[in-house]
Amino acid sequence: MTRFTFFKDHSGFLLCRECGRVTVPLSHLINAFQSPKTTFISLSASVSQNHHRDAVPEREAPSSEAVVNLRDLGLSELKVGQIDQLVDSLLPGFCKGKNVSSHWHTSHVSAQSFFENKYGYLDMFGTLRSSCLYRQHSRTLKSICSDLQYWPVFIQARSFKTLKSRTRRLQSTSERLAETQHIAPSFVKGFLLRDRGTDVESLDKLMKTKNIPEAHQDAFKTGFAEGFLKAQALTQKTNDSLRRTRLILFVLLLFGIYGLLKNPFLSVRFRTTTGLDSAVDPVQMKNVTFEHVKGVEEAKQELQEVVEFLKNPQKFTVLGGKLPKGILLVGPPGTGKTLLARAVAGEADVPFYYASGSEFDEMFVGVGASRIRNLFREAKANAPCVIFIDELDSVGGKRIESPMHPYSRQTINQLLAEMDGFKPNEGVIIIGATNFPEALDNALIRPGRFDMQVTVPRPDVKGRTEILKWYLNKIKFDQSVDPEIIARGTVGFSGAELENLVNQAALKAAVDGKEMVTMKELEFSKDKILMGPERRSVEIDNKNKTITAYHESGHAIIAYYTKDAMPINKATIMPRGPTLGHVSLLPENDRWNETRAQLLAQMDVSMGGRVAEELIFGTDHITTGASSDFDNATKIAKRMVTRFGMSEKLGVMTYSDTGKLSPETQSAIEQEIRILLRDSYERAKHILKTHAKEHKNLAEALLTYETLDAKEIQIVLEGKKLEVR
Ligand SMILES: Nc1ncnc2c1ncn2[C@@H]1O[C@H](COP(=O)(O)OP(=O)(O)OP(=O)(O)O)[C@@H](O)[C@H]1O
Ligand SMILES: [Zn+2]
Repeated sequence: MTRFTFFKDHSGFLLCRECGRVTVPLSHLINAFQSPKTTFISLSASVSQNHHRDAVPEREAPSSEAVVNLRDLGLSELKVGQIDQLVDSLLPGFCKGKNVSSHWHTSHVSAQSFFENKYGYLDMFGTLRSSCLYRQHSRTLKSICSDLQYWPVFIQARSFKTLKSRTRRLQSTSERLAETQHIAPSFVKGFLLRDRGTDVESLDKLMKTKNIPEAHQDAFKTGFAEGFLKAQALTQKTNDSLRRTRLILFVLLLFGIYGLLKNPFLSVRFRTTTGLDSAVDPVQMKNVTFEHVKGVEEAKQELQEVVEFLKNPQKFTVLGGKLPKGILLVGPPGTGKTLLARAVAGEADVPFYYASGSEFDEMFVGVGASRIRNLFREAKANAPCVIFIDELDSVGGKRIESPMHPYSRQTINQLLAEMDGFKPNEGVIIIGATNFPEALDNALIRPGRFDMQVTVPRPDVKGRTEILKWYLNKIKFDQSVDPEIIARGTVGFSGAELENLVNQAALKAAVDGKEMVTMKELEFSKDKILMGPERRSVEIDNKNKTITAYHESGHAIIAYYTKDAMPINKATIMPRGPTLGHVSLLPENDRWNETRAQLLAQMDVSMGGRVAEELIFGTDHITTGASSDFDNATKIAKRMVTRFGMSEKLGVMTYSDTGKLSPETQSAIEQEIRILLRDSYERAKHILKTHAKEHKNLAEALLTYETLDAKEIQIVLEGKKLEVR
């Protein structure tokens, strides 16, 4: 008798134990026997599962298993009798039992056993084997068991499978089969037997609990097997459709990303959210030229040749001249470095790439470096162009791999590599800006990188006047406005601060309901920027107001009657910021140098406040209001002695670190400073005593009018009456 021994591979195919070859899905086989319409006809014809489904739609779980041609599988040669034999040995009593109408087509009962198999396929054929064959047909059992001893066990791990790989998988399964047979038969045996035991128990238990009569147990088992196989087919189908859905979703995702990248508007958003290649979109700077940058003539001149180069790179290549790759703009904040860089691009009419150094400063490895790479790649593709890196110190600073910036070194290296990576005449100019050139990594400022430095200083009085005029022209202002006076009073203001000053004045005029900006608004906003906002709401009692008025006019009188003091601009007793009042002095020009007499005059003016308090109210009523005046005077005196060589006793020598000096020298310095301050105090006292009348008049005028400008102060001091405002 031909003995057919099969076991089931996880894919539902039968493997022939004798030849190790694939035969046919067990489910097909069972279905073929089970379905009245396809019984035996299917042996010679190819059985289409679809056809099959049409035949018994109400019973069949929809299945997508491949069409199996029995001829292809080498089964067409089987005679009907052989098939009977096969089935008989496989499912004894099945053919006979078929006459008994069976309602076990779908097994819902065997959920427990099914679950065991569904999650492992560990020994699913074992379920059939043990329960169907073992109990009822001991003879067949014997023959099967002798084979069982050598059956390998496939401990099935679930993985992602495709239909295509089936054949290959089956092949390799049979290969593995051959291998395992020789390797570990005893292990396999033990394993198998143990497994079989548990399965027998579970199905037995089930049949007992359900009180299945002996006669129906066959049908029960067949139904169980059938139900399981159908469920398996369903699982397979679900897996397939899941795979298909995943594939479709993946393709859709790819299309989506592609679309986002292609759409310029969305791409910006996308980039900013991923943060990987931000700041690679150039801006055309046609509307910004050198005309827009005021008060930095030298810087503009130096950058002019860069503009020429960008306009016509070939011209420079022909002559063999090499232009710097990188230009470093150095200067305090708000002096117009960004504006200058934009103007370079605007003048040459080339794309402008803006990036801020802090954008590259990332906590995550590689992000900063990749942004640099993207920036340079884009720029090179669009040469000639300008790359501007603001706050260069925050990417190219010296602090290497601090815990806060673990990957800064990597970013600097990427920047250096990119700068080295293109030729000087390629047409890409990198402009970096920094407030702290000392903080830059040395590698960045060596030749071939940022090798040209352009200083962008705070504007001088001429520059400030130009900037003020430029921004005044953008608003409505009165003809009486003299930008130069404001410029003189705004020493140390940057371009950005001057722009802000004009803007604040315009806002103030609007709030006050004026049609034009006048000097008053400009002065107001200057004081606001310098000293903070007015504190009109502060209630200051008359006594304090009077003290303040005498204190401030004390300063004003000294300034007015001291030859080398700066001209007075304004005096006020309006509280502003931390001050109760102030006198502002206006240098005729920016002072590049100061004489000894000028320094002494400044000290005297500072002393004026306290001297006035002492003279008018007496030593017991002097106030704390003079502390900043003394700070100022002491600072000047100390510098005269230790830095400017202006003390006869200590000579022309500088004393930088006074803490390290000998005690004698230290006390000598202190002595000299004290003498300077005392002398200054005495001079101030002398002037105030001499001009006591003017002092009183000015204080009273201040009490009346609160604020007096230079002209009004002069009128009061000349003893004339002020026009009622
Ligand atoms: N010299 C100037 N002429 C005209 N406007 C100026 C000048 N300097 C500054 N501004 C104005 O101030 C604004 C800010 O200046 P900008 O951003 O160029 O300064 P920056 O030196 O780059 O400052 P930071 O170092 O803080 O980046 C400019 O947009 C411009 O409106
Ligand atoms: Zn004072």
